[in-house]
Amino acid sequence: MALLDVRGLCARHGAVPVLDDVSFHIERGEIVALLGGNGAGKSTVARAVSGLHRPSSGEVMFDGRDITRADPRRIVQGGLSHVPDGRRVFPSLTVEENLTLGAYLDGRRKNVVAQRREAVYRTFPRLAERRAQRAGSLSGGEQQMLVIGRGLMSDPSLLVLDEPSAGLAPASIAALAEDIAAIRAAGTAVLLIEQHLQLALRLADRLVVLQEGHVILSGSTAAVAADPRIGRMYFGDGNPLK
Ligand SMILES: Nc1ncnc2c1ncn2[C@@H]1O[C@H](COP(=O)(O)OP(=O)(O)OP(=O)(O)O)[C@@H](O)[C@H]1O
Repeated sequence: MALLDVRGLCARHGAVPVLDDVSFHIERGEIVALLGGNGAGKSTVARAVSGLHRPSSGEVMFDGRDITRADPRRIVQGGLSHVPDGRRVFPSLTVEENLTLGAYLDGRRKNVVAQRREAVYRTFPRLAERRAQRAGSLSGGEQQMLVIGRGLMSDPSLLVLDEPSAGLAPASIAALAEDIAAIRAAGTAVLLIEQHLQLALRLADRLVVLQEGHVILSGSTAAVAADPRIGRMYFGDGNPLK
């Protein structure tokens, strides 16, 4: 049984159809990248699986349960954590306070929260060094680490990352790739929403490509990358792996 199984998802913003019959799945411990241009519907998929956007039809199954219309807090508690795009930290709070907020649903279990924080600090030693610093003073790459770390504070089995590389310098993107690989190595599956094709190719086991709300391609990273349609989408021509 897949960890996440999205079946025939349709969604609208008002009267405008945004997703049409979107289906894909993620196995435990897998990285699946969801690719597509601006406005293709990627963030709407992320919001629909995490309960923030109510689909007009279709189903979202997570860990064997139907979460299509579940309360977003229940979805987090069930093990699905969503790190939205925009890299929003609480700038006047410290790194540690920002992390603690990621476990607000477990707020009374102080020991559990402290253990999870230490686990995040092991994954992101830079955050440990800056734990008492105000989040607003961090670099863009560090703020990205912080929002991902905050997403890990609910101890998810699936982390949904919406455009984590957006606006980062190449060195920060390289560090981000290592961080995401480490998160997967620790057993957490990742739905990686990206416009950065090379990052997706490097990390993902499988790719799903959205265009105007439709899945136009999906399969193993090697198979999708070799499809001429993706070469045309990103490079005008050719195979991005060559
Ligand atoms: N709150 C909203 N109200 C109305 N339309 C919206 C809303 N949010 C998104 N849309 C529209 O829905 C479509 C899909 O948007 P979505 O943000 O899911 O795409 P995306 O692939 O994540 O794009 P981007 O990479 O630009 O964030 C777009 O045409 C967008 O303009």
